[in-house]
This record gives sequence, C-alpha cells and structure tokens, in this order.
Amino acid sequence: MNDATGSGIREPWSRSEFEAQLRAMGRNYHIHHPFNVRMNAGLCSPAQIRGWIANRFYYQFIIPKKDAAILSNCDDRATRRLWIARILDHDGYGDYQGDAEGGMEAWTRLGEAAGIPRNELWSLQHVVPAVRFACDAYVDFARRSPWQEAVCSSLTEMFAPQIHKDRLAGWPEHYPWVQAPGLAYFRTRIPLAQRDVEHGLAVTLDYFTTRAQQQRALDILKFKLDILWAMLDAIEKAYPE
Ligand SMILES: O=C(O)c1cc(C(=O)O)c2c(n1)C(=O)C(=O)c1cc(C(=O)O)[nH]c1-2
Repeated sequence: MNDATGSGIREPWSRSEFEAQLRAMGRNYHIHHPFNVRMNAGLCSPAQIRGWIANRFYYQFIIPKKDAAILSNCDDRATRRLWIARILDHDGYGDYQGDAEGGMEAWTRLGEAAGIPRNELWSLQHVVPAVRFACDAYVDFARRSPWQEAVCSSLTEMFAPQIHKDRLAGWPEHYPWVQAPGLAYFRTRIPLAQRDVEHGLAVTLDYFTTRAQQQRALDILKFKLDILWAMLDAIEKAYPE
C-alpha cells in the first residue's frame, strides 16, 4: 500500500500506472471464456455459430442506443463531436452523408453468410433472456451514470482487436461454410476500436484522478467485462454441444 500521508488515503496511480491497471483487466475479457476458446479452436457446430451470431446481434442492436444515452448526458461539446461518430459507425450514415452502410448492416451480412436470413436476425427471435438482460444493463448504466463513467465502461474495446483478428485468422479454415465476405465486420472494427479506445482512455485518465476514483474505474470496467462474460454463459447454455 502506498499511503504517503499516513492518513489511510492512498496516493493516486500515475497516468501510466492507471492505464496499466485498466489494461490488466484484460485477464477477465470474454476472449478467455470457454465458449469463445472453443469457437476460436474451430470446435463449434453450425448451430452454435448461428446461435452466437444471432445473440451477439443484440449487442450490436443496443450499442447505438447506449452511445446516444452517453451523448444525451454529455455537457461537453468537444466530446459530443467525437462521440457521435460511434452511432454512425453502427447505424450507417443515411442519405445525408453518403449512405455508408454501417456495422449493423455488416453484422447482418455476417448472419446471411452463416445462413441466418435478415428478417430472422432482426426479429430478435433467437435472443435468449439473459443476453437481453445483460445488454440492457449496459444501456441502463449509460443512461443513469455520469457520461465519463459510461465512457469508461466502453473500454472493453481495448481488448477487442485481438478477438476480431482471431476470427479473421481462424474462421475461413474452421468454418468454411460461412461465406468469407461475411467476415468484413471483424475487419472494419479493428481500426475503429483502436480509434475509440484512444478517445475513451483519454477521457478516463483525465476524469478518474484520485485513487478511490481510479478504483471505481476498475470496478466499472469489471462490470462491463461481466456483461460480455454473462452473454457467453447464456449462449453456451442455449446451444449445447
Ligand atoms: O466481438 C467482440 O468481442 C466485441 C467486443 C466489444 C467490447 O469489448 O465491448 C465490442 C465489439 N465487439 C464491437 O464490435 C463493438 O462495436 C463494440 C462497441 C463497444 C462499446 O462498448 O461501445 N464494444 C464493442
């Protein structure tokens, strides 16, 4: 314990030590979940892959609502100008800005490439209750919390590039029945996640400055890691081997 004052109040971590503490939380990332490990090793059945795609779609479905909740709570114009890109990344741009299709469309293509018709995916009929509860908890947290805390909760994306790279590397060999163009979502997310993390980390390192606040940031990140973990627990149970 670093208690320089002798008062029981711990010194804050330096910026780089705080970042290292946040990054160390990657040990709890769903990349280590048994279902993901099996998926990555090529051991999932087509029904399990389809079940994962259809359920993970609900995460895609709530992300723009989560980001809109953060925007609605954010008083800082400079942050809003950057944050709004996240909504457009997922929803696409509409006719005004040139009609970029966005991540939800790319995920829909992934579903189609794996044999899930568009309407079936969007009907959410395959989404199991615990996946819905877990994702809804993320939106709820973003609605009720100071926007900087909600920004901090997005930092699981620090660990996402590797999980996307693993899928790009493994799926063509393990799951050749998933048509290759369907994997585009994973490719496009890598640079976007890196960009998002750069911004999210800057907000987090600036906002959580006392040791108690830094500890709170770690708790928030754990809460979000638990959401992703709980989703895979539920998917694993719904689609047994
Ligand atoms: O496939 C994954 O494992 C994974 C994880 C995460 C994440 O770590 O939160 C995101 C994504 N994908 C993703 O595609 C995405 O757009 C995304 C946005 C966010 C967020 O919290 O705002 N996380 C993630």
